[in-house]
Amino acid sequence: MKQRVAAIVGGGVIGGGWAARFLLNGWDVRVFDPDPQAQRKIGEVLDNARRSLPGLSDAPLPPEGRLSFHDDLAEAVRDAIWIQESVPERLDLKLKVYKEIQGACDVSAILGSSTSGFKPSELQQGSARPGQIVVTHPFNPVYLLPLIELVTTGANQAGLIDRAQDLLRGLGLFPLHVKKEIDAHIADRFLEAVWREALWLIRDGIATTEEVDEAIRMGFGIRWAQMGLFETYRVAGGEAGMRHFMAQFGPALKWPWTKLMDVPEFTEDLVDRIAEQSDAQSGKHSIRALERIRDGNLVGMMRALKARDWGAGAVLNGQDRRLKAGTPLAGDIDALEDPGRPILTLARAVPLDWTDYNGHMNEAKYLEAFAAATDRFMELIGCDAEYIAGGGSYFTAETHIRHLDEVNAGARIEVRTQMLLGSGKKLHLFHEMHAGDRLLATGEHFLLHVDLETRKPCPPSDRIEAAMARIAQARAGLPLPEGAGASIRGPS
Ligand SMILES: NC(=O)C1=CN([C@@H]2O[C@H](COP(=O)(O)OP(=O)(O)OC[C@H]3O[C@@H](n4cnc5c(N)ncnc54)[C@H](O)[C@@H]3O)[C@@H](O)[C@H]2O)C=CC1
Ligand SMILES: C[N+](C)(C)CC(=O)CC(=O)[O-]
Repeated sequence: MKQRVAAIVGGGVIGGGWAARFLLNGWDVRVFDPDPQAQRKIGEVLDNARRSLPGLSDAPLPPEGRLSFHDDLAEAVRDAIWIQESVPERLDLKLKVYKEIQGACDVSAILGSSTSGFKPSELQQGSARPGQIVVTHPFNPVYLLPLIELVTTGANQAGLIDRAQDLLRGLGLFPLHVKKEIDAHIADRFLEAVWREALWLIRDGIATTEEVDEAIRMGFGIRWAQMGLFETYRVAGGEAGMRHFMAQFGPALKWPWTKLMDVPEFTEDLVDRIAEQSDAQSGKHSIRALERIRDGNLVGMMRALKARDWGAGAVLNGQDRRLKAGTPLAGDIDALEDPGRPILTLARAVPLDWTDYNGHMNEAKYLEAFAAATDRFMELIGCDAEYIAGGGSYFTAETHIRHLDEVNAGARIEVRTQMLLGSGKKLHLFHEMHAGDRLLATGEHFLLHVDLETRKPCPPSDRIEAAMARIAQARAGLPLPEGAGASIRGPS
């Protein structure tokens, strides 16, 4: 496939996040931003993205693309198939920039705007090719959060909208197609409502910035991350559901509890109060450090949702399936070139939540990685989800791990597996974990095939037996790998 090129026009907070999202998904990225600090700032955002995004996947991301900075806008956008505009939120500036972009870019390129509030029809006005311009509104940090509000108008053809959605999905994003344009799209209307309310609470001396944040993150913030608003309230209606919930809490909307219609005046006193409270609350951390704290928390929460295949986690699982398709990490034993050679059973980056107080991958996570490699090996020989649902599986009876070298968050690791014995109910595996050419660990595991009903060992299916025999035959005569059969030396 031809190398994909994205142009980032405006490389601040959001443009930097887009640059990281494209680069880490294998695209070449060309940046145009007149700010002399843009290169440094994007470099710092990229460092944070590299330690957090790759580990969100249980499959390896493609090799990173090339990043270049350009003084000339036309040069940056010329070969790009996607141009993402993230200049400051001023309509006159955005319209001027589109004119320059469209004078130089390919007519088939997609021109997405990160605008938080402008409607696409406002961005398309006066353009010779309005159909090329769409709103693709992201959420900070763009390299971790999947939602993109894709807002279109009648000027955008169905083919372009489909292509935009496909390309966004390929970047691991979740395009939400907003078909009827409105100021601030969907999500920013909620954010603004909460923001207004919070400003009043502070202006009226009811809460501090810290108390507002606690009220969100200790309760409904966690709830919203996994079910949104309506599903959450449906559950809150109890057995009587949504109708009961609306009957009970509907009247309160008219009292009203909120001051949503007004905005407090940004007096010097209010701005000072918020800035001082915010300094007292979070000033001990630099912005980059806060970003790292935020990223670690987001990765942990999103990986928890992944394990439950729910919400943003289901989006990540879909991306993993796309990344694994056609690689040795998918398919059965027939897809292997040589079943006698160590078989690739795991390839991924070390997730942030696998690291510990020593700053490297925690010992328990070596077992987690080897367990995933064992699961993949089982799948390869035919012990897949369908087989397990039918009542047969493997239980691990013994494990021996050697920790030989350390590895940090974001680093790519691979596990290759050799079957030392696979016959009847017995399965003896030897895993080697590498980061590049460094051997990090070995894991030796003895498993027994079991009947899930009786919970007792029993022979596997003929298909599994045949797959194991094929691997055993291909390995016949090969020496045992170094370290196999080792045990901990007794006290000297
Ligand atoms: N900050 C946020 O939380 C979010 C912002 N957005 C939207 O993203 C856009 C950018 O916002 P931020 O990244 O926050 O702003 P920012 O101020 O961090 O970055 C804007 C960048 O644009 C550059 N720039 C200015 N004029 C330019 C020009 N003519 N050509 C190229 N680059 C130029 C600036 O040097 C700066 O680096 C806005 O439309 C905003 O509404 C969207 C989602 C979230
Ligand atoms: C504050 N904001 C309107 C710029 C926020 C957004 O547009 C989305 C986000 O990341 O919160």
